[in-house]
Amino acid sequence: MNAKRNVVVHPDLPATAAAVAARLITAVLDAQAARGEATVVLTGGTLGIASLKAVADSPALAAVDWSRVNFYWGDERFVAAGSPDRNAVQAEVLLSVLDDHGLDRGRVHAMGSTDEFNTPEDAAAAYAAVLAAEAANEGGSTLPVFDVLMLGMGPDSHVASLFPDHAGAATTGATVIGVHDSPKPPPLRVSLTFETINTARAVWLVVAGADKAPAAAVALGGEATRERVPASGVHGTQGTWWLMDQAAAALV
Ligand SMILES: O=C(O)[C@H](O)[C@@H](O)[C@H](O)[C@H](O)COP(=O)(O)O
Repeated sequence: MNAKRNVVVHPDLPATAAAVAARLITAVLDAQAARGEATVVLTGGTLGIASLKAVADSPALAAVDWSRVNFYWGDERFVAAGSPDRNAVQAEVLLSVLDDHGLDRGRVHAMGSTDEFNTPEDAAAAYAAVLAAEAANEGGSTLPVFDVLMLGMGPDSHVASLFPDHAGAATTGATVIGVHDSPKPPPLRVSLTFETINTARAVWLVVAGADKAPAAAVALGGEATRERVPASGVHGTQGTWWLMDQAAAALV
């Protein structure tokens, strides 16, 4: 089940963002050619957002039919809808550009905010329902098929909002969870679970910076548990790609 793991190293963060963008555009084109539409799960984080900016700046942008792309998020900060802390707000660096390229906002599925929900658990339940409804449209049960699911990684090896030795990293039997006491601010979050992430066809870990090097080495070392080292526990059904800069890959 642990399909092929690939490590691709680029010189620095800007080069990695550009390469992720090129890869994402190609993956969307390939998915649309095969199935008519493409489904992408976005991440927050420095490189994740830089990669979206690189897509927005790419001359290949116009090659894609953006009206047939579905967007979801791997995690979200549970704050006000308009907060610049929101991954969905930061993703506007791309989404607002795609509006001029046919983006169907009905296919953009952001996680809920404090404007609409009282607790992260309420937002998680609502997002689980959105996922299930979209899955039903596709003829599935609880989850849509994710062609590409992107994740950043923290220096502590967290992915999405699954933190080492936190309840979320040990959760089973749920597709989306509320997270409290996140070690990375803000403290309240919503996250996909391992079970959900690991249904994706391709999981891409986008990782840059020397502060990530020790965690990347441990996660790729093959000995860690996912509860202790969350980045070690994510994989795509068709493959897992670590898309890194040299600084993050220094100890791999
Ligand atoms: O919302 C978030 O905080 C995230 O989605 C988180 O999982 C992030 O991707 C990593 O912490 C990497 O972030 P950096 O690239 O900024 O270190």
